[in-house]
Amino acid sequence: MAISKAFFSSSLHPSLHYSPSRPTTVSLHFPFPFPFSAAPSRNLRLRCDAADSKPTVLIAEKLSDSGLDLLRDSADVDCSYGLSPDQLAAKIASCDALIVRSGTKVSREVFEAAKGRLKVVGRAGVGIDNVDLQAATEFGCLVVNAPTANTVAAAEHGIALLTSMARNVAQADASVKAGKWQRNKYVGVSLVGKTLAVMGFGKVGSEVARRARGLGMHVIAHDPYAPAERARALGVELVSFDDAIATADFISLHMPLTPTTDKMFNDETFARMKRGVRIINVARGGVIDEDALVRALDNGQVAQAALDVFTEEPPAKDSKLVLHERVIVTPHLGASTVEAQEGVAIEIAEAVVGALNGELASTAVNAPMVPPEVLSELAPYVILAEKLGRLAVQLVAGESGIKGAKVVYTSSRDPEDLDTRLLRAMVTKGIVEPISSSFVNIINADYIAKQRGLNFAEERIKREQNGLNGTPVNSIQVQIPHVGSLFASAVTDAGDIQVEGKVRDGVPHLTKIGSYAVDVSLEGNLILCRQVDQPGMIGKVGGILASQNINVSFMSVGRTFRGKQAIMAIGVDEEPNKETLEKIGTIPAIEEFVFLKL
Ligand SMILES: NC(=O)c1ccc[n+]([C@@H]2O[C@H](COP(=O)([O-])OP(=O)(O)OC[C@H]3O[C@@H](n4cnc5c(N)ncnc54)[C@H](O)[C@@H]3O)[C@@H](O)[C@H]2O)c1
Ligand SMILES: O=C(O)[C@H](O)COP(=O)(O)O
Repeated sequence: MAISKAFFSSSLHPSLHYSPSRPTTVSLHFPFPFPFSAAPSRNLRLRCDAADSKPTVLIAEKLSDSGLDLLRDSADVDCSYGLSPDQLAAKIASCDALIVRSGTKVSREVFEAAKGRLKVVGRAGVGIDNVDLQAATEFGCLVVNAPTANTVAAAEHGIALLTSMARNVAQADASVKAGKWQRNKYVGVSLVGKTLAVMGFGKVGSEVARRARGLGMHVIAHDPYAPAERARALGVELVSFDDAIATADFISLHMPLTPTTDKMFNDETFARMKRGVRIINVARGGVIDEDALVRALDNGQVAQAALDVFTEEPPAKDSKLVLHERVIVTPHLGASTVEAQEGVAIEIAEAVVGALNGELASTAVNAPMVPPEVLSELAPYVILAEKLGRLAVQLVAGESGIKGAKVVYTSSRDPEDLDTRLLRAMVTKGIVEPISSSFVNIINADYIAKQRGLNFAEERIKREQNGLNGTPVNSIQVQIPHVGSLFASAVTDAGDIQVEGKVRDGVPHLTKIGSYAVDVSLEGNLILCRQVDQPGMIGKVGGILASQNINVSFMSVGRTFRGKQAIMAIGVDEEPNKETLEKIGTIPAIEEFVFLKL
């Protein structure tokens, strides 16, 4: 049998030149202590350019003081409102985070101009249609929003527009201020008993529905993704789009602007509405074809419209829609109450500070969103997942083309009760990072993997295991199929590189390599040796490492049969130099070995 002796030199892998103590990094960690003493995983790491300096947060639109105060505790805050796109591009390369409302376009150019420094974009509000999410993801920039704090304000504004429109409040007010007294001209319509269609039954839509019910309206809603129970609980009937627009006296829009909802209200859909319908929009201007709305108002198909949002903001001064006498408008004021602005400022400041400190934001828009309780129980498995991915990919022989990987989880839980999105993302990151020259984090790992044509598959297997029942995951196995390996023992009979691990006492352990059982905690660096099973091997390898002052943190030996082959896994705190590794390779009983960085 041919004996292969190989070591995995970090010089072959530029991405492995990583120093955990690099002073220019701010480590991102979970909002609870790391379960072991190793440097925090690089997965969620944000980088600051200057050593020991506070991160810089650029506030591009007005944010309440309570949010600013919170940010100032841990960051240098630059409030520069009303920047032109060029000014924003010029500033952004010196910022770690950017906070905006709806008035700032965070375009691809902004991410390009940031030159890798910008790590978080905080949207102080709900709609993220002004942020180029694809570009953010490609550049590994986390986007977080503040999705809840302005819900009530937006709903109240929707109701304000509904009632003002029905009673011509704005027009009548202007008329009285112009010295007129036109009581006959401004006769309104009643709301009680009328049908209101809420289009988009999410947070704001539900609150509008609740309030409209209180006004005695019959409320129906259309939302392809809303649960029927939530609607029922509010006394609202969920109906199809066609039924909603055909039967409503009032239509209130509350869906996000997406490619599907773009100009959803147009000549064709206005024509299918009840004649004399009244429309309220506090969602996004783009969901309405504004020219079509002017036509529908002019021909009487739409009696009135109340608009807080516009395709272009601010709209043109001569906009026919804005100037239409049966249209009332506000300058995107839905979220503008003292209370809501205080709320979003705090919500976004906490999310941005958390992200800069390493917490995985629960309001992340372009990263797996995992509820805090799931995050908390998965924390050690997240680290295990990344380390197994990192380990598996380092075992691939340089010239072998990786096509992807498979992750197999065993758990005593039913597969559908196991949320593995975060674990999958971390395995992906672990695999992609060592083979990519780009900065890789949990945000862009999937994107970079796809760019490289890598496919990732998952399998969840239900398996009871003594002592592990009740834990979310028993084991995680990473397989890289059909590739050559630097360490032949890591390859299964099926031809796949396979590594498996478990979490013991909160610490990730490698428990299997190929078909060999081992048990080593995944910390620091790892030397894997396959040797003829004979006495004295541990001493020989240990002696070489000790002579170079390299501390062995753990050792584990797994063998097939006594006297046959054994796998020795040695954890080392320091990185051995090439000569030390070569010396280990000269021990006659050692058939192959590999050095891996975790
Ligand atoms: N005017 C303002 O100042 C203001 C304030 C807050 C929110 N908003 C906007 O209001 C909208 C709703 O905000 P939210 O917090 O309720 O968001 P949300 O995500 O809670 O609700 C949006 C709902 O729209 C539904 N939806 C998606 N596509 C749809 C479609 N094709 N047809 C019907 N429904 C669809 C979703 O399922 C979801 O339930 C967003 O566009 C947000 O930006 C505006
Ligand atoms: O999507 C939102 O949260 C609202 O449109 C509010 O936008 P604003 O923060 O610009 O007021």
